[in-house]
Amino acid sequence: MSRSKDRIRPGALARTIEVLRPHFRGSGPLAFLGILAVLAEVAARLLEPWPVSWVLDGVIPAVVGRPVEGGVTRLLIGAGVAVVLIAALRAGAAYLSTVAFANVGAQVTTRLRAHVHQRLLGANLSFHHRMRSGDLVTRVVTDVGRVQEAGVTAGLPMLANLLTVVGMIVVVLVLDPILALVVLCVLPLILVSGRFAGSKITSASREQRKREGELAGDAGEAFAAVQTVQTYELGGHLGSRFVNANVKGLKDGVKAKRLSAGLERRTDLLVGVATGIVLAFGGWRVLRGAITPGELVVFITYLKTTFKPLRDLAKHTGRIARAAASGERIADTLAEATPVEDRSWARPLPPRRRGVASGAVDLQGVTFGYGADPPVLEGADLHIRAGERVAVVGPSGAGKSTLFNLVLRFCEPHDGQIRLDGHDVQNLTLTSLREACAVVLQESAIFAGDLADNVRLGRLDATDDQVERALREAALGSLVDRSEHGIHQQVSEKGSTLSGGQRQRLAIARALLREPRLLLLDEPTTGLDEHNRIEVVAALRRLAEGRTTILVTHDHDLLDLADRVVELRDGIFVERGVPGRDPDPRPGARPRTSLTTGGRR
Ligand SMILES: Nc1ncnc2c1ncn2[C@@H]1O[C@H](COP(=O)(O)OP(=O)(O)OP(=O)(O)O)[C@@H](O)[C@H]1O
Repeated sequence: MSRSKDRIRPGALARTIEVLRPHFRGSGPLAFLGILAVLAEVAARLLEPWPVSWVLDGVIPAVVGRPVEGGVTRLLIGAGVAVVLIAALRAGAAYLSTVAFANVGAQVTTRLRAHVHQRLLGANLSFHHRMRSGDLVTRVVTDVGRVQEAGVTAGLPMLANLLTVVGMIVVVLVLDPILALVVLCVLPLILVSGRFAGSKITSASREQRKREGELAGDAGEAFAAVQTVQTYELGGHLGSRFVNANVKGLKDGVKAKRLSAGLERRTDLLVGVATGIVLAFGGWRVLRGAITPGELVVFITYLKTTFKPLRDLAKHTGRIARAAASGERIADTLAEATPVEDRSWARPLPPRRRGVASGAVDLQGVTFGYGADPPVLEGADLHIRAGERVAVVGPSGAGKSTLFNLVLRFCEPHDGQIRLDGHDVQNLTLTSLREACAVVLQESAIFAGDLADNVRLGRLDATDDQVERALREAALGSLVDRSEHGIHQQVSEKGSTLSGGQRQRLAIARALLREPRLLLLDEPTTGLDEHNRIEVVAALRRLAEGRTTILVTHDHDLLDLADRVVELRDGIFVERGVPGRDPDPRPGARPRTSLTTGGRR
């Protein structure tokens, strides 16, 4: 997603609006009310100078020659009342439009943020492997917030300002077309300057946002690995890298602000030129009787009021341009974070039959590789019967974890078929496929919250009793009993207050609760000390009892749990025999039986 720094991409605002558009649904009546209020405010702005004009044109003749009459007094009182009424209309309408649009902004942003968050959670894994989580967090939180802020604080005033400018142009054209045309000559200059600067501000803001995303990525990585950072004394090194990136981001931020300030001051200058022209040329038109002095005052007030929105337009252009850069990042995220979707003909996995073993896995001629890399699996065959426990061994990088990714459809084979209980996984709904499986990985994901909530991630509708039973079955009874809060005791983020073995057993409890038909274990005992390892192996033994299990491990005690061992090597599976019975089921030993029908040799 790297982009040239100075390239101006005109579509940023259009893409932002396109991203926001679907989320306006449901806020229509409120937005309509807001627009009505804006129109009322614009009408009040247009009416504002007229009482002054009435007073001037009514009073000047009286001052010049004739004594003050009752008519003039009534005019003065009427003008005073009109000023108050117009001010009240303007204040009421402005309040209403601000509140209405603030609500619309909040509703739209909430929907957009939820949509982006959901999309990211469901995005294909290759997207997540490419992106940094810190950067994604800034997109969901800060970029969406910036679009909202600009929409409410700049988009709404800009709409009111544009409508006011149009209304005033119509009125001054009626009052004195010649004078109006002189003033209108300045308008295009202001608009051209605004458009030109707007593109540059978007470009600088885009860079700034990109750097902020990188900063968040760096900081997120460093905080996540704080123990390593401190062990290796990397604080100073990472700190100076962070400062450098921070300074670059700030420079882009200052550039965007400088461009905004330049645009505002250029607009000021052009407004001054236009006012000078009107004062001189308009006075001459009054002397020639083309307009009254009151109309000249209306003209000059309008000019001031017309150009005030234009000056604000310059200020808001900067904000909107910065928001457009954020909107563009959101649009990029939505475009790239494509979900793995169900086929149109996908069906849920049929329920298991009572008392009949399930979870049979069949790989037939499966070929798969990442991107343009050489295939990891090439024409691989593997047949696992329902209820069978199979250990998969092989050298590092052979593709053992990739096998799990294929079964769970995080990636799709280029060739061949994978079946679960006889159903091609490509034809199953993702939800039903993944509901049928449970995984225990080398590093288990633990979330900040309570123990029960963490276990319940295995089955959201599980009762407290079921959760506690699963915890005890996973040998976490002593953990439950050590706190007066039992299963509701707090667990810190990433489970850092638990031992490695407790974290793994918590994941096992989660898997137990799920009652999966297929269990996938990926090096679940790696990195544990002997005591923890023995406890985890015992808990896994209970979990895998009578359940179809694919087990990736180098742990000899865990290998014993398997009914047979296959080795993944050079893209194919090779039978290695039965642990404890066959003489040499270790990886790398000569194959007893080949299960392959093809592949690299
Ligand atoms: N997301 C990815 N993008 C590109 N290549 C990948 C990706 N994931 C894995 N690979 C590559 O695919 C190959 C198989 O990786 P995999 O993680 O499946 O191996 P493994 O057998 O589980 O290794 P280990 O025993 O070390 O965990 C490796 O060469 C790896 O570099």
